[in-house]
Amino acid sequence: MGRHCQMVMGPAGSGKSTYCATMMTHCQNTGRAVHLVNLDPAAEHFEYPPSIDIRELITLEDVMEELDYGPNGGLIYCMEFLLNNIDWLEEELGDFEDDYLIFDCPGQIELYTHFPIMRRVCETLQRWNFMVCGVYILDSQFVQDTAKYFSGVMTATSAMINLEIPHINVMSKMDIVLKRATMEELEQYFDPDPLLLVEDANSATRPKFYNLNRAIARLIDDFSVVSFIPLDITNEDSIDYVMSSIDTAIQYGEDLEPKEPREDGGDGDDE
Ligand SMILES: Nc1nc2c(ncn2[C@@H]2O[C@H](COP(=O)(O)OP(=O)(O)OP(=O)(O)O)[C@@H](O)[C@H]2O)c(=O)[nH]1
Ligand SMILES: [Mg+2]
Repeated sequence: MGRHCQMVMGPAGSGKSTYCATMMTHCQNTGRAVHLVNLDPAAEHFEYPPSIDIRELITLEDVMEELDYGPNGGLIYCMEFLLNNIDWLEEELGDFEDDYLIFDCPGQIELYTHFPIMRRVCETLQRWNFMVCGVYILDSQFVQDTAKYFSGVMTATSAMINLEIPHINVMSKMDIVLKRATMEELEQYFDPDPLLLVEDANSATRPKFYNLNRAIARLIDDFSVVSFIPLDITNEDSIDYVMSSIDTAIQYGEDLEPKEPREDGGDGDDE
């Protein structure tokens, strides 16, 4: 059967690791064999111990200490080191041939938008027959400030265009914003109509930025590829909805049915 994974990306603190832990619990509760892969060389704490961990290959701390790099340059060094030693990942992944994998990634968005690093990781996974779904996490607290929200939409778009893989955007931490706003009020941010939202942006900026706000809104509107699925981790239906959207994006489950034992005793795999 095909191999499937989620590549969980997004800005620092947007909720990637919390999302991964939530999905791990969900998979375990629904009987899906799942493993966490940590690709963050600076990670410190995990709710679920990762089955594969880049820190066994390289850690940011060592790079900063031994090569005298700062945290951002050090992270790029670590990720390039991973690419140059990609056999390590291939070998580690070999232990989980048929399992569902969730990759927790670092929060430096330049990895997805400026550098080809994550793109090359994804291409390599695809070469190894993985169906990869990009999951871009944006903090729902961004909706309180339209300018911030626009920048979040543009980074999500940029990641999506750069990676060229099936992709969904998730708006995290809905439990927090739902204390202050209703789902109906927030809906305009899930499937954004930037030309409407520009009014909000104008009211928060000085007149000299109006033209810029409008130009950015038009750009987002022209691409019109970004929508967000809200995720409230306290609501099982919400978690389930995100999971099924990802399953649809990478056709997970469609190849599960033929997995019945064959008469010749084979397991249905070609290899
Ligand atoms: N209430 C609430 N808090 C959340 C949620 N998701 C994340 N948080 C909190 O937000 C903070 C950051 O969450 P993380 O999951 O560590 O975010 P991250 O994107 O992995 O962060 P980095 O790895 O540092 O980039 C933590 O304090 C979490 O407890 C959520 O859905 N609801
Ligand atoms: Mg994290």
